[in-house]
Amino acid sequence: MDATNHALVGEGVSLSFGGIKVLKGLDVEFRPGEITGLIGPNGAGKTSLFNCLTGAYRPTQGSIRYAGDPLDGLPPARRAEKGVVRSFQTVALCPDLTVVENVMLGLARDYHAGWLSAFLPLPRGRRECADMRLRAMAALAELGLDGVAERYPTEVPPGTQRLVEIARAIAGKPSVLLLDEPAAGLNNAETRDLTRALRSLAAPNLVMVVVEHDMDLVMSICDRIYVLNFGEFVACGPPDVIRQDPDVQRIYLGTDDD
Ligand SMILES: Nc1ncnc2c1ncn2[C@@H]1O[C@H](COP(=O)(O)OP(=O)(O)OP(=O)(O)O)[C@@H](O)[C@H]1O
Repeated sequence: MDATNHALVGEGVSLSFGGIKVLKGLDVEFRPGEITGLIGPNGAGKTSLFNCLTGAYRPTQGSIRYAGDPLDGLPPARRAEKGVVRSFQTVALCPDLTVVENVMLGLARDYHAGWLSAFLPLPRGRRECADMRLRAMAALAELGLDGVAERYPTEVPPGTQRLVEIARAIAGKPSVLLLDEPAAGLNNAETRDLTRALRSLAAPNLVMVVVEHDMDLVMSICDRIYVLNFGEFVACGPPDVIRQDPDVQRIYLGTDDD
């Protein structure tokens, strides 16, 4: 795979709220086969950039492309059709559906009869339902969750719920997986499980982007890290380089008054 051709690329991405520039002409490249971290202090612009990538926000200026195709103006659902999917910072599982049914929701767009009719007693619906269930089970197995497939979300711990969300995001075999603070609210053991699970998902044809405050997680899974501060990148490189970067140290030691 040509990493340049299948990258998620932002060029000159700017975003303003009421005249205040929160992203200042960012050039960024997220490559397949890599896990790329997006870090920075509170208010740096991480979520804003993430939302521009998902389509939740429209950049004031600049362009976002995947595999050379512009994504500008496409809402999140259309981006998902192109294989650009995201996970959410707060767990958003449907409590009345089992774990496997929640993961099946992530596949609905691939089926012509639609998710609801897949549950109706019609031949086509039954076939689609069986196929969806197989694919959902495969995604759960990839994350070691097949044992909780028939449980309800409230019956499993928060760390498992977070992994179920990720299973829902990967069930449709995305090309780009955008993870918004996947470790938020998890304890140390759950974060360790998550770290292992994310590492195991890395694949040559998958672009993975992780916005995260947990530095241990970011440093241990990312191949490259972009560091944002006040809407601008102050550093980009592999974890070892980022750890030693004087600007990054200054920002994280809290002596940055600019
Ligand atoms: N919808 C909005 N309206 C106005 N200002 C916003 C909006 N969303 C974000 N901002 C501002 O944009 C700046 C960047 O915010 P953003 O949430 O992107 O930062 P962040 O790096 O994700 O921070 P955190 O780590 O605290 O989530 C902040 O000054 C924030 O107040």
